[in-house]
Amino acid sequence: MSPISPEIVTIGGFCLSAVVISHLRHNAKRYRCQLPKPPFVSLTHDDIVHRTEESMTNALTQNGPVVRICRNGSTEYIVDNEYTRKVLTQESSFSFENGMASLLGINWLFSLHSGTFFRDVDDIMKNFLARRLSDIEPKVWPIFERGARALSDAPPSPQSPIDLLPFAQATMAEVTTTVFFGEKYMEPGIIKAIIALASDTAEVTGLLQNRSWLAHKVPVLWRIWTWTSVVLFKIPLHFGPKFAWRLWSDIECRKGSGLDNEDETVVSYLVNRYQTSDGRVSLGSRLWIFVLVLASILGSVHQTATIIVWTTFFLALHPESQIEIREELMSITEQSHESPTSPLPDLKKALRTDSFIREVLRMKGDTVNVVRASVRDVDLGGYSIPKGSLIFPVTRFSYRSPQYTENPDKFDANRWVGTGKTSATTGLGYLAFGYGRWACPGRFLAVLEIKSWLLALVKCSKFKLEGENYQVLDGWNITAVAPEGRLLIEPYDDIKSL
Ligand code: HEM
Repeated sequence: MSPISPEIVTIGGFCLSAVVISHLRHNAKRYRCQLPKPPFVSLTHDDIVHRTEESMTNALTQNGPVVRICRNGSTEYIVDNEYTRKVLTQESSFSFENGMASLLGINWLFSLHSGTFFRDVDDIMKNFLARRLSDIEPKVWPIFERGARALSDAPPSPQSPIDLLPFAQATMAEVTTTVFFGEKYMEPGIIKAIIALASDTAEVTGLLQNRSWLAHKVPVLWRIWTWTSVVLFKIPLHFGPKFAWRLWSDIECRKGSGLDNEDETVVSYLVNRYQTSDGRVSLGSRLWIFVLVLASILGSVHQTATIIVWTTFFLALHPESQIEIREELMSITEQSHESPTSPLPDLKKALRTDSFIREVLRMKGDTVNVVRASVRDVDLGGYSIPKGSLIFPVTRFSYRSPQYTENPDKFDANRWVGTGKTSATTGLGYLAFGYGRWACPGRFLAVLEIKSWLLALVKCSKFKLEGENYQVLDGWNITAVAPEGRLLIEPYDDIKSL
């Protein structure tokens, strides 16, 4: 008998493995096809938007850990905290990029620039922003001080209530301009454009859709209308010739100049990234830079302004925390800087302020604030989830689980002091900035900004909420839609002594 050569054994082994794998795959697919669909819970628009917490938690506690719902005409899935980690981290089954793109209605962006949108934005945050964080503090503190002072001085008397959101947006637009574009862009026309563009991007990405009658009655029509009005009219109008020309000529003059760390802006960073070896930036790359700039503005202005409103409202309801944070401001300002002209607080030492922010982000009432899409047919808890479905972990279960936080239903402003957990430390009990590979890369900047705002505000005034209350406008989108309420502000006389 002739011996079998090693080549034949190897080839045979490969063939056998291929047959076994294909058989297992086929069986797994057949198995998934045979799996039942998760129980369906019928919810009204009101259940989803105005009774979110109650309806989502009831749906899961009464029907098991995976539930199917219908929202704005589409089937979606919600899961409890048994599956939160799996959905947020198992990238072979659940995709952040597909989930976010589908939620925001920006799937079309994947057909541009080889589908690198999220990776490019991520790169800006991690490589451009992270390097600049320590330089940012002294530049943005005076802007927050000015914004807080403008708010405190706005009402004619402490009895006149005032709407915080426009002040938060205006301050964040100035801060964003400084952080991303540099001093040369600090002009009233450009700041105005940035405020308007942040609202436009929030509108077109559907962050405000739950508040629209058309969006839940005729979602397709709403999408067409929003797209046409925002993309074709509002964005070009708000970008305006001035801002667009400034960006265009900035790209032009940064070409071929390499990176200058002293004068680095998001524009010079992106030009350096996209220019060819002979220093040219193609038309496609220029338009891509515009898209990435718009995306950065949305994260920075809209998102942070919304959380500034949440944290300020909680602080208005907790006067004892206002006193503590003011005392903290005094101690960290004295310790770090002696200059009588413009003393800067040392934000790293603002541990109580940081703990307060983390506690507000944990307790502000998110029910869902992260999403993933299934990249194939998936078996989740014995149920079949078809490829391309949106899956929302009901994060409320995680925030309020005694597994992660002692006495989780109690708002305790100082509970995180000395624990080593800052407002930017993500974890399964704290999903305000998401979790895993795609956790928010802008969170260090966002926390720095929110801290600066709160410290600047308690420095110049004490404040409470009219009627000691605020109204949640969209329970499904707590993180992206600011609550409604008006502040009653009493400026201090002794600001200069701080
Ligand atoms: C307090 C304000 C903010 C909150 C509450 C927030 C929250 C979040 C959440 C929940 C996610 C999804 C994470 C996941 O699914 O695991 C996210 C992603 C993201 N956020 Fe934020 N964010 C804030 C501010 C910012 C800022 C200021 C920027 C940029 C300047 C930013 C840029 C991004 C980007 C680019 C992503 C996509 C994920 C990635 O690229 O890795 N965010 N954010």
